[in-house]
Amino acid sequence: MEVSSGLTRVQALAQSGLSRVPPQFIQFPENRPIHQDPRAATTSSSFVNSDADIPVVNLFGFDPDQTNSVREAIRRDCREWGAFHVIDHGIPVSLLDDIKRVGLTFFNDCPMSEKLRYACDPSSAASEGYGSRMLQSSDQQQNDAVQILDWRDYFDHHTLPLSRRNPSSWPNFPPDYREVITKYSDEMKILAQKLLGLISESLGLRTSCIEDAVGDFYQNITISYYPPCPQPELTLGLQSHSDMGAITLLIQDDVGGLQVLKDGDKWVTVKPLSNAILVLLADQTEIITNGKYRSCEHRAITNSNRARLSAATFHDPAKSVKISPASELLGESSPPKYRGVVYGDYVSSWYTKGPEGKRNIDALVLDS
Ligand SMILES: O=C(O)CCC(=O)C(=O)O
Ligand SMILES: [Fe+2]
Repeated sequence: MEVSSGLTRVQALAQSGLSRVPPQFIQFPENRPIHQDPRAATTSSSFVNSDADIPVVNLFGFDPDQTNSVREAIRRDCREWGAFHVIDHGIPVSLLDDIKRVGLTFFNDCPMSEKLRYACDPSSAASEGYGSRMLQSSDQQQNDAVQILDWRDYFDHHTLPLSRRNPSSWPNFPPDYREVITKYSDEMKILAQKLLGLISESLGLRTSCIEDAVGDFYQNITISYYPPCPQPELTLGLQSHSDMGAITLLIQDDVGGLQVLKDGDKWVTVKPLSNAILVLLADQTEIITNGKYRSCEHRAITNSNRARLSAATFHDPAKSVKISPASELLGESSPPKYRGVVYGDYVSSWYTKGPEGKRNIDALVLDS
């Protein structure tokens, strides 16, 4: 497959009118989504689909009079789900609409030749720009014979710290694209700080405990575009994983397709809730909280009718930061459950081995 060709993008592949997906996109049977009614489904996998609903936490605009009950709700949802919607979060609805609008305009209205001017560097992990997880060369095809590809294109923006933020490397179509991403980045940082504060307090920790452990945020915003797929029962938009960093804030359009894994065996679809923001706990928060809160495993499924768009904002430590369980949570009766890890090493292992659910964080668990 040629890197420079538009067909290295899933959107172009989908638009070429194919009725079956190329074999690289076909998931192993145990990883395929179950599209039937779960009560009627027979499946070779040990997972079932559940029609439970992800919890919703009203933040009451961070009104101090509501903090106790908000903290209590966050504590319960972090323990039971590692994920929850927040509403009355203080982010203007117009900004949530704007980021979806500029993302969709880029994917739908920019010619492929223009999009490819922003192509990310396929040889370096998490490079900024427009990409897809696609085969890059025949050599790699041989080495990665069993690599299965996501039915997704994306645009990854490096937004924080400011030294990494270079708006001229982002699209300028529509004309307010760069301004919207910049504003959204700043607002998401503030919300992530407030949420990590409440999450720390919900464990009886100092407000700044998790944020101090993470240090200055490395923030990336990834806009994902999932084209309609002719064989949704065989594919995934994004394979099952937990996010690597500390906390992810995600919004999606009204199509739906994000699923979170509950209790290790039930896939729960995150029904789109307008104007809500989904909070996903990521792996470093699991380590810092010594497993009191677990990161949320999630994936995206595809559908044959409508393209889907999401925007995920990741808040991660710098690569040089060492992450370990918070000392406040350790004692004679509560030993560390995770080995400390330099974040950059964690990221390298994630990209070398692949996420495969939560294998990377599981590798740090200490024997009890
Ligand atoms: O598209 C989605 O809803 C999920 C995106 C996601 O999980 C990711 O980019 O890490
Ligand atoms: Fe994710």
